[in-house]
Amino acid sequence: MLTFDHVHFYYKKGQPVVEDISFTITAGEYVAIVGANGGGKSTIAKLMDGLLLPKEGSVKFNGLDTVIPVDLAKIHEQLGFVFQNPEDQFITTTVMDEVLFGLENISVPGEEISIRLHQALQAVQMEDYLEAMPHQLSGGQKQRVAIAAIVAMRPQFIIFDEPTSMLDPQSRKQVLSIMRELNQQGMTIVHITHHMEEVLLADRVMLLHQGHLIFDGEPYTFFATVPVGDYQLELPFAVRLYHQLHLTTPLTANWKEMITSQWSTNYKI
Ligand SMILES: Nc1ncnc2c1ncn2[C@@H]1O[C@H](COP(=O)(O)OP(=O)(O)OP(=O)(O)O)[C@@H](O)[C@H]1O
Repeated sequence: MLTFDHVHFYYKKGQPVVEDISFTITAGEYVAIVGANGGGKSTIAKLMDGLLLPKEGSVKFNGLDTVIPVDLAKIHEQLGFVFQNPEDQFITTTVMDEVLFGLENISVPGEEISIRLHQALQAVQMEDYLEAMPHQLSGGQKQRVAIAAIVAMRPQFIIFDEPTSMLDPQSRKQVLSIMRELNQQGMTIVHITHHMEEVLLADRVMLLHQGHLIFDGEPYTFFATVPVGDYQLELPFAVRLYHQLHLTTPLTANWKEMITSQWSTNYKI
């Protein structure tokens, strides 16, 4: 469980970036975080991971506080972070070493290392690239290796900061389906995204705007009640189509199922 309790943050005093934000994410949830540029999404992700520390309030993961160094080390055993640009994450010269690096860092025993290495690369369909140089892979392959390096460490919780923004549609589909699969296996997912279609994969959506949490709830309620244009966002294609067809069914859970299944079919997720 991850808890933000009245969190405030600024980079420069007098210029708040996160203002009095509180929420709890429970185990197994898939949470999308959306908002216009500069809304504070990446800052929130870094506060979750302890890369940034709150100026006021607290961020706790399973009761461990990010401001306490021993707690933070324990948090990092359970919480992983996948960056927008996988190159920011790479530190070795082969795909195999990239995955092994994290495993050795957390002292996984020798016999288990090899099992985890192969399982993680198999999960992202990159097991044929053990000796490849990460920097020479395609954008989608790089992102999948970055995910494998995190998944191998078996965290309970992974934050993905715009993981598909640099990918072509095919690679995007692959990465989204890996994320969904990880969630179905029980991993908690936080997914920061600019693609409003991707919100339909989530159980819950948070809208951040100018450092405030404007909405926190189910995607179908979000699309039915929030004037997303006011926040420089667009409705997903399936929802716009629904409105254009002048469908009269009330926006209920059935509506959620309808657009989710339509989207899933379109994108074969
Ligand atoms: N290292 C930094 N130093 C100073 N200001 C920063 C720093 N990082 C971000 N900011 C500012 O904090 C605010 C929130 O930025 P943040 O990157 O969290 O937003 P975001 O919602 O992730 O934006 P984007 O969608 O563009 O990635 C912005 O005004 C940004 O300019």
